[in-house]
Amino acid sequence: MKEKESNVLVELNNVSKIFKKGAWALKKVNLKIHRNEIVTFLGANGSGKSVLASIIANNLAQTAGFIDYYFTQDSVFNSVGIQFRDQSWPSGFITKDIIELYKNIFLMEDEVWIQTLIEVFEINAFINKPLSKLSVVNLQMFSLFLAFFHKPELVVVDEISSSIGYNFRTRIFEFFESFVKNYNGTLIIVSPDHDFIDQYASRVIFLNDGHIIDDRSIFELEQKYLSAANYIKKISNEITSKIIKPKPDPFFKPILRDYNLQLTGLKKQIEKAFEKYTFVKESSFEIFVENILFYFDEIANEITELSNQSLEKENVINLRRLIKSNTKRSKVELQKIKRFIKQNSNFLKLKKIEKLIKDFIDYLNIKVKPIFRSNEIIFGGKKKKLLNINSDQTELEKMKQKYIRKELKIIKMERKNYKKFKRSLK
Ligand SMILES: Nc1ncnc2c1ncn2[C@@H]1O[C@H](COP(=O)(O)OP(=O)(O)OP(=O)(O)O)[C@@H](O)[C@H]1O
Repeated sequence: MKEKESNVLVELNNVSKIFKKGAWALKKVNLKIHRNEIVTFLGANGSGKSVLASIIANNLAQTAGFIDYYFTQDSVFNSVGIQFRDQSWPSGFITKDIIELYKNIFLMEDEVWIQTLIEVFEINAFINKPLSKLSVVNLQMFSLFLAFFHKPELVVVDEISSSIGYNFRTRIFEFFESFVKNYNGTLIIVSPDHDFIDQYASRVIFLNDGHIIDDRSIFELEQKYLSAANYIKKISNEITSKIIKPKPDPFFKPILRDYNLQLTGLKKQIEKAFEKYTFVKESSFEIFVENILFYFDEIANEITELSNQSLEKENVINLRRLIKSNTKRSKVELQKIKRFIKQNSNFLKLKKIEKLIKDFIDYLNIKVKPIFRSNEIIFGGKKKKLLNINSDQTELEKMKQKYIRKELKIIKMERKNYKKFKRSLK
């Protein structure tokens, strides 16, 4: 573990990106990139891959959260190379002029390295041509060439054209591999093709709607999914099935209902206090509270998501992990709140919020966590052993049916009450 930690090259903590038009492109991403990894970012269009890659490459500022770089030299500019997707050069620049310019900017004197890059990316084919006249593929090759030019420690590749020939591609991919193995490099590649993942990648990170929804080594990928193509298909199917099945499973409805009731209650009280004590606005206190609410919301989302999947052991284990880690994170934020109140006496008026949050954490620990304890679900006072994937689920189905019936009763009662209420208004 220690060994791995000391190998961290970039670390992201709670990194979010919100664009001006309100697009929340990245949602509190926590991620560690280790030295010598070949990391691939996967996900549908608009899932946040390029934004995450640009933020890691220090080419785009995050809206919130922190990034720590552990490069061997101080300058991030010198340590990162980025291949831009959009390539446009003003007219009048010849390829070789820009190479000369880069030599001066980075004081690059390693001619052998430059020659290697020229050969890998076939730069000689257009070295005397104006950049504004280059084809899309040639521009992309030049952009890759420039990304590696100054022998950075980390290279971020946003796109590799699928229209280049097999041999050329293989040469580039082998160069990537040698960059990692022989030059102590680290690579992040956005949406590479399946073959690349199978043959060269060491890790896959799958994004959906600004969240990292899966992060695994290529070894784990092969063990579970056999190939990248299969993995992408399965994960994408899981995402779509959740989208087209938005109704929560009745088994989880009471759990969800209770959780949301508690959370809404907490939020209302916080909102009221914040309205009363306007000095809270934009204080660290507000941020700590917002972070905690985010962790609580995340649990609500996960319970909702779980209720849209089958009740499988693996899904429940994930939820359990999330509850555990978010309770821990909330406690850390709560400690910060305590310290903050101690140091800022006017916030003593908000001591009540500290208590409310503490109570909610207790609720998580005492009521919510035990429902998903170990390999059994305890709900309504009954224990039920969780089933492994594909095993016989009839027992569980029966139990679910029982809850559906209960739920229907509640709905009927609610309807009755509503009708009564309407009549009383007449
Ligand atoms: N400059 C910008 N201004 C506003 N919204 C943006 C901007 N750049 C990205 N976004 C939004 O952020 C979200 C994530 O975009 P991003 O480009 O990271 O997606 P992606 O996963 O790389 O998709 P693709 O595979 O299509 O490139 C999208 O909703 C996108 O519309």
